[in-house]
Amino acid sequence: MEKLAMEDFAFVSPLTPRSTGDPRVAPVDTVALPELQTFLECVTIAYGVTAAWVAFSDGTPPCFAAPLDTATVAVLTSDVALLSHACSSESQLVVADVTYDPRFPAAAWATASIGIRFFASTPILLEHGKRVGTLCVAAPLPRSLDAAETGKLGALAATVARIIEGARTKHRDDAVQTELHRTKALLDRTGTMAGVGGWEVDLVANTIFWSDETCRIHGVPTGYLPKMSEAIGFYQPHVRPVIEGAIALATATGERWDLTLPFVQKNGTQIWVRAVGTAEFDVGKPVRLVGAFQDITERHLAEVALTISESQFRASFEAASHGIALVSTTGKFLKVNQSLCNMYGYNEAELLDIDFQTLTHPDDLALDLHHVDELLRGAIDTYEMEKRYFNKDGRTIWAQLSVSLVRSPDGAPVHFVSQIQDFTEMKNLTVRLQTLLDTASDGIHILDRDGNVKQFSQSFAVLLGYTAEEASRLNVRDWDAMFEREEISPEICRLMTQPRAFETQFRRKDGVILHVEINAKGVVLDGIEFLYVSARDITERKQHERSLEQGRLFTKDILDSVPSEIAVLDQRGVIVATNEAWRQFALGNGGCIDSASSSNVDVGANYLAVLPDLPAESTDVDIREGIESVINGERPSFSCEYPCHSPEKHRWFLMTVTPMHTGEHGAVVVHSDITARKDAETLMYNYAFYDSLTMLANRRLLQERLNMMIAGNERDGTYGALLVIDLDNFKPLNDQYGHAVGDLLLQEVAKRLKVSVRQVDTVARIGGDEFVVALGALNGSQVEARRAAMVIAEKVRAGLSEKYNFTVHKGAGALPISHCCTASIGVALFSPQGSDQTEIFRRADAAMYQAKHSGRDVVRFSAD
Ligand SMILES: Nc1nc2c(ncn2[C@@H]2O[C@H](COP(=O)(O)OP(=O)(O)OP(=O)(O)O)[C@@H](O)[C@H]2O)c(=O)[nH]1
Repeated sequence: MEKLAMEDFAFVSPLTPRSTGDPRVAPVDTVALPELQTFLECVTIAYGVTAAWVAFSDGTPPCFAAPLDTATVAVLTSDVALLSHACSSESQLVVADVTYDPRFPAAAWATASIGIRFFASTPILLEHGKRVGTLCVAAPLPRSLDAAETGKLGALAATVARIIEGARTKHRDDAVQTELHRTKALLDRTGTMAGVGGWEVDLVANTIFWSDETCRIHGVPTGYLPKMSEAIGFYQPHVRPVIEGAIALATATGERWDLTLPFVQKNGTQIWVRAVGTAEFDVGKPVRLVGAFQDITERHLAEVALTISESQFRASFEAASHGIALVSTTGKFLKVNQSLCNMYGYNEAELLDIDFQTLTHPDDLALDLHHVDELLRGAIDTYEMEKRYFNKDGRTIWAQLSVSLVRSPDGAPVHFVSQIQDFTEMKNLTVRLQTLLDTASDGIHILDRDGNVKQFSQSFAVLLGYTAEEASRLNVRDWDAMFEREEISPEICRLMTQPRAFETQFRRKDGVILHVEINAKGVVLDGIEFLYVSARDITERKQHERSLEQGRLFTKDILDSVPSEIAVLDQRGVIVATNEAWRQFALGNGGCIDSASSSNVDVGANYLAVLPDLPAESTDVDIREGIESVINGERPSFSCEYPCHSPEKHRWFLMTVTPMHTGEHGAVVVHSDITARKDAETLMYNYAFYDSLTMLANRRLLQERLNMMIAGNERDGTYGALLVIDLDNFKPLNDQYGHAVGDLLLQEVAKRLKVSVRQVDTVARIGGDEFVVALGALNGSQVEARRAAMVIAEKVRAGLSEKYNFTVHKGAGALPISHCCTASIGVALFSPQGSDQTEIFRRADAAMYQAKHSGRDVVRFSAD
């Protein structure tokens, strides 16, 4: 028979051990079981016994639950053998008189003060056959039990069993409830702290229980009791089939569900929840659903983000066009992508077997390790450097290395993440570009949008006076001496889209300002805009230009101060420059150059085209031909004098043309006003060849003309004649009115002579009142010539004999004078056979004297 363990009797708690003086027994009261106590009291009355009690457990030590006083208990427990027998017996035990029962020879009860002689016991069995204890009765007198009484004793034991069972059940229920409450409170606290709620669905009662946290997650007050349909309604319509399917599966098969689902709280907020649940079965029938509920919105979103980020990292790691490696803190490759394998020429397994130091160019290793050390010490968070590696073939690879360090949460270095960009090709190109740049004499430099120098020629650094290392760190603001700092960025942007050449100023490192000619244009490299700038130092040229300009201004000042008109012609004869005098001359030519207005002798006009035809009197030289011959270098210079008379002024000019020796062919035309000189020359000429009083030819001119006439006669075979004319009775006029009046008469004589002869004839005054008329080419016949000469001589004589009338102004008055003055005229022919002037004069003089002697006022022909 299976016995209950001591802990099964916890329902009688509190167990109150009663001191018996015998350590072998531990009787307890049944105070905690009033129903049992009452029932046992009823048994003592009904059976007429002194005591009725229940011995619980297996009796080691025996445990009593009975309304017994301490003395009785002490007696009962003093005979352990009987009780042990009773408690171990599986059937009823009836001892009519213990005093005489051979099984209990040493029974102490009977002799005890209270005296127990009768004893009976029967096992107390629970429903399922487990023995819970033994029902015992005892009386002080011997007695027997009949069959009916014995059977009743079993029924009493069954009743006691039910009482005990009830007490046990109640006690267990109470304990379960207490534990449930305690557990629930603990769960609620834990759930709230952990953010996990619990729930339970009683499928039989169709009720739902939600923990506090579950209520909170749903957004309803704690203690809220939802209906089934309401609970499902918290899920969005498209999600409901999922949870409903999970429940259906769980209730059908017992399969647990664990789902992450979108969820809508009471206030409409959308969250993500983790719903875990399972079904409980009773005799194969689902009776309950229990589970947990958790708001995992943050974690879910983080997981989603992490998933995306991890997938992105994996994708970018593998698909990256540049090399990526995870490198241990000692330099060993831990993970490498395909691009890195391609770059180094090793396969993944080979790379994972070596470290980066092995592949690093020895010249770059120290710097790299220095950075690594800084990273590990935490002095820097990341570093970048340009470095060289060797690939498997031993070829040098130029790469841009970028390294960061991954640390564990406690800060310990875990591994490096290295990104390696192969720019060997670009480096080679750069080297070639640099070589090209360095051969450029101009300062070539390439700027980024911020004006930082990205590439430059050696000449650029030299131009600015910086070392190459210094130049590589320059910004355009460091050397520009033209723009305001804030103007530079907009200017760079403009130049990137609108290439331009312009002059600006640079400041050298030593502060010296350079004049620079810039040629700038935008270039796009790898999708990034740069500004390509070519800078040419034009400081010297500028200084030269300034000198030239000063020289030009100086020359201009000089030329403008020169009174001569100066113009510069180009190869075609176009006027390219003039001085101030020329411009004034052009403005005020006043009809001198009739066909040339001021505009067409100004700069831009072709001087050869607008050059006027000069008067025939001035020169027989072809001026255009003269100028062209100088321009063409056919003659060293050309000059001519020409009159340029305006209505107001009689003017003469000297044109001098000299070649231009600079640049292309050309000429400098200088006009000088030579009127004064010309006038002086005329005066001198007149003095030399003319009679100043009458402006008739003097003797010298007469002789020249006469020579020409004689030559002409010889050439033509004609005769000429010379008339010598001496006034008669002139002296009295002088004597009476003075020489001035005499002069008037002489001038009047000159006029009368001039009108008496042809233009080709010459009238001369060769003495005080002595005149000569030379008549050329009279006739080929001597006779005819003689007659013609005589006619003319007569005409002259008659003209001169006319009365001379003058008005002489003297003081305020005017004196009319009338004077009669005739002329004696001697005529001599000169033949085409050759004549001697002296001879001609001699003969004409002789004839004139004959006229004088003949009484004057007559004409006498030379007899020779
Ligand atoms: N007014 C003036 N008188 C002059 C000039 N030259 C000479 N005579 C004068 O001319 C005069 C010439 O003298 P004559 O020929 O003897 O005078 P005449 O009265 O004509 O005498 P006959 O010839 O004999 O008739 C002199 O009295 C000179 O002084 C001159 O330029 N002007």
